[in-house]
Amino acid sequence: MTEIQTASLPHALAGRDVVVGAKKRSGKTLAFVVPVLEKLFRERYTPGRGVGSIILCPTRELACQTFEVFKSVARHHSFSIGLLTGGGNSVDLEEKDHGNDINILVCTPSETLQEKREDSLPAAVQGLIPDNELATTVSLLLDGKISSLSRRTISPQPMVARRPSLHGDMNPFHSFSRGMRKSAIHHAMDGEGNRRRSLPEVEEELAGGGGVRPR
Ligand SMILES: Nc1ncnc2c1ncn2[C@@H]1O[C@H](COP(=O)(O)OP(=O)(O)OP(=O)(O)O)[C@@H](O)[C@H]1O
Repeated sequence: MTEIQTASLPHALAGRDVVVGAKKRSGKTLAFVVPVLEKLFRERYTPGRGVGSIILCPTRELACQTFEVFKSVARHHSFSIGLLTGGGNSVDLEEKDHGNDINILVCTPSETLQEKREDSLPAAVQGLIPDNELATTVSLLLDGKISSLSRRTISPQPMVARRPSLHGDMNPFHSFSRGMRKSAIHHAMDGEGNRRRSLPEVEEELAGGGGVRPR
C-alpha cells in the first residue's frame, strides 16, 4: 500500500469519515475505491439492492477516470457501477451489465446542478452534506434523468472525500470537506509524499482555504 492508503484505509474500513490529501499519483483514488468496495461486499450488495455508494466528482474527467478504476478493481465483484455526468440534457449513463439498477454511482453533480452552484461545487451539495441529506440531493439530481434507478438504499455515510492533487484548484475540495462532519479523519502528506501532516495543521489550512502546500 502507499503511505496515504496505509494512513487512511483503517479508518475508512472502520466506517469513519475521512478526508485525504496528497500529491499526484500517491494512491488517493484507491484509498477510497477499496473501502467502498469492501463495505458493499461486507454488506452483501448485489444488483437489485439499490445504491450503496455515491461518488461525487468535481469534473467529468475525474468522474470518468474514477468510473474506470471502479470497473477495473471491482471486475471480480458483481456490483453494478454507473457513471452520470453532464448537465441539462447531456446526461450520460453507463452501467456494468445490470440495466439501471446501480450499486455504485459516480457522478458530477456540479455540472448537473449548475444553476445552484456556489464557487465550484453546487450549493445544494454543500448545504445538504452536513445535514446528512445527500440522498435527497442525489434524488433531486436524478429526477427525470434516470427513472428506473433504485433509490431504496441510498446511504451517504460514511464518506471518504478525496481532494484533487496538491497543486490543483482547491476550492471544490475545501467547500466539500467543510461540509463533512467535524469528526472526519484528516490525512495529508507533504509535497514529497512521505511525511504525514498533523490533523491541526490540515484543519487550519482547510479553514483558511489555503490548501495543504508542499513545504
Ligand atoms: N497500493 C498500490 N499498489 C500498487 N499500485 C498502486 C497502489 N495504489 C495505487 N497504485 C497505482 O498507482 C497509480 C496512481 O494511483 P491513484 O490513481 O490512486 O493515485 P491518485 O493520487 O489518485 O492520482 P491523481 O492525483 O493523479 O488523481 C495508479 O496506476 C494505481 O494503479
